[in-house]
Amino acid sequence: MSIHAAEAAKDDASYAAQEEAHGIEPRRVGDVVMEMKNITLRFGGVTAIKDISFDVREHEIRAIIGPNGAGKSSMLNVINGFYHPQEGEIWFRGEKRGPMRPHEIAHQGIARTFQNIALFKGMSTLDNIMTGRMTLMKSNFWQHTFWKGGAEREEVEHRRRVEEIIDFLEIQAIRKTPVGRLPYGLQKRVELGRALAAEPKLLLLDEPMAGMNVEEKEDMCRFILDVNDEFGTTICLIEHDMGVVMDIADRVVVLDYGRKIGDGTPDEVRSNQDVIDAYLGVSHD
Ligand SMILES: Nc1ncnc2c1ncn2[C@@H]1O[C@H](COP(=O)(O)OP(=O)(O)OP(=O)(O)O)[C@@H](O)[C@H]1O
Repeated sequence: MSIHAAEAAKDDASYAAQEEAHGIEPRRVGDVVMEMKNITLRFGGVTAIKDISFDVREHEIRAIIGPNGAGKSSMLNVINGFYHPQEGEIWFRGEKRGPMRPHEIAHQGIARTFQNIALFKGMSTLDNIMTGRMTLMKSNFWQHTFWKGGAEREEVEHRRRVEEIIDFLEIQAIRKTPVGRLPYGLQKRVELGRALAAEPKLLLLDEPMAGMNVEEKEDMCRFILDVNDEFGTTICLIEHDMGVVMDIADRVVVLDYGRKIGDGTPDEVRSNQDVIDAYLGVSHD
């Protein structure tokens, strides 16, 4: 058995043990779907990410945490192709990824939400979520003109999937409302809907609870867990709210000053002295 396979088997055993201890059904966490290997990202003289490696396994909820400026957003931006690291390799679904632009990465099945909501404020909830289907649309302007029947059938199917998402996220009442008029928490939910509309294999969530009140956070947690559970979507999220992260993540990677200082289950990370120091602001020599 290779070292990698042995470590994976060990992880499997620890997942199973934790679940058994809590009397819950085993989760379907599977093989490695994404692997970041020795990633280094610099902006001029600033090293935002320094030689970081971690993996994401199928069906898991993987969190990236760390104090301000730790490199979390930079890492998410590397995963979805906004930033290109100077060093390191990214492997997705068994293949090494070359330099790609965000839309190509979206076509590979990676969707994301943003820290500052990025919706079309004047458009309705339904139309915003529909934009998430763009990467899946086969017909273009010419096909709409000359292949009317097929294009219409495709459109009906897209609308059906969007309506399913609207039901799933319990936002039927606001389906026609321009999103700019919605409270913050609901806008975040619509953004999640738009990302889900792309039927991602890997869903990246950039601070999904930021700026939310307690009730909105509880709702968002429930939807993230349901997406993971019911759709089997693999999720990688950045979040400042430690309580939320520890509650919903299967594994957590901790960054500080662009370096990885912890990686493991919430319990392992919670008891890691480097992580405790980083969050208490212990100075670095
Ligand atoms: N586009 C950029 N140009 C120059 N420096 C950048 C850029 N983006 C990030 N940085 C720097 O890289 C480092 C990591 O920033 P990053 O935003 O990734 O951290 P973060 O953990 O997401 O922080 P926060 O929690 O405050 O959002 C910081 O020193 C930041 O100033």
